[in-house]
Amino acid sequence: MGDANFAFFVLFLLPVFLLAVLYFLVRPRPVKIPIKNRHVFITGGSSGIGLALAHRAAAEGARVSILARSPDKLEEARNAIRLATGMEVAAFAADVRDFEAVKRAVDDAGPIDVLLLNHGVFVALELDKMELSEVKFTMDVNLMGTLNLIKAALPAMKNRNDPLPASIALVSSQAGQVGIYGYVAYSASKFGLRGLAESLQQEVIEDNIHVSMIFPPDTDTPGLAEENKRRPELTKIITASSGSMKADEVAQKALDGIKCGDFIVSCNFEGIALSLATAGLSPQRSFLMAFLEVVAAGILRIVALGMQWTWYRSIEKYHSQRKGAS
Ligand SMILES: NC(=O)C1=CN([C@@H]2O[C@H](COP(=O)(O)OP(=O)(O)OC[C@H]3O[C@@H](n4cnc5c(N)ncnc54)[C@H](OP(=O)(O)O)[C@@H]3O)[C@@H](O)[C@H]2O)C=CC1
Ligand SMILES: CCCCCCCCCCCCCCCC(=O)[C@@H](N)CO
Repeated sequence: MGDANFAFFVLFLLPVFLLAVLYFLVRPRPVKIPIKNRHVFITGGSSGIGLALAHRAAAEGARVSILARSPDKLEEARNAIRLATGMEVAAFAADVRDFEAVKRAVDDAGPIDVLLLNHGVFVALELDKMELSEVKFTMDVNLMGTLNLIKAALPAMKNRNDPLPASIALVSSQAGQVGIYGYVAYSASKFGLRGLAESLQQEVIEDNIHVSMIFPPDTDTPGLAEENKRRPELTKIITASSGSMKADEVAQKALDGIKCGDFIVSCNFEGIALSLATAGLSPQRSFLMAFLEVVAAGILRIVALGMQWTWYRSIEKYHSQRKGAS
């Protein structure tokens, strides 16, 4: 083969062939999930990312319900959304850890088209310094709370007589794609959501229900402001590898991804790299994203190893400075 032929083969024929194969291969098939005039139920909808999601969904003409513990914060959120969009939002006060309370709220709210599970708790702290009760709390809210909601809402979602596709979307975190210093408990809860989501998608595809996972970086919210009060130095250094975003930007990415039924929804550039690098055996509907995953895999593994190198160097430096100081 001449040089020109070889270049034509590698740069043109091979990619086109791969794209064509992937076009037919990707499962589940692409889908469009409208939210206008549909019931969007958002947990943790009274603060931060959840509140921004509620604002956006209402502004796009969805019928929005929000659920959280504090009735005061819920009322404040309702008023703010009414003021900004003119839309009435239904609010439900319940703790996601309490299945009976969750079931009552979901039944009162009526059949759900888009179940947006965004509630979450986080403290960044070494496992050493964390009480076991705090670890359990994190798992109970982030993981069991999510399962409670799905168990409560799924029967009616499956029985809906609306032929349009429905969605179950989980807000994870970039710390649900890669483990980060200070997030032993939190990452465990967020990685757990991934197994949940991959399995659930296989079980509900026949009901035209589509699962999405959102992976935000640090996002400016009341929750993060609270976390920052006692965030370990190394957590700050390592999380700074990804940018930080406004809650409204994350909400926009999330809703766009949900409407396309994307299984993995990344929010920033680093997030896209992270998602490509951790694609694993996840479903992928987009043949273009599948193409990127295949082509970038090797290179991204090197980038990931480089990332780990810088993180471990920071950890070493941090400890040697502390030893020097004492
Ligand atoms: N901010 C960030 O940097 C990032 C956040 N995330 C994830 O995004 C999601 C939202 O985070 P963020 O907006 O920062 O959080 P906030 O702390 O600002 O808001 C959390 C929301 O969840 C509700 N909530 C908390 N615990 C419970 C519970 N047990 N039962 C019912 N509702 C509950 C809160 O209301 P109330 O307290 O009244 O119950 C509130 O509405 C979380 O899942 C978080 O892990 C992911 C990546 C980055
Ligand atoms: C192969 C390419 C790699 C690309 C770069 C990867 C960068 C990873 C940084 C992870 C940041 C985690 C933020 C967690 C935010 C969060 O959930 C807390 N604020 C608690 O809410």
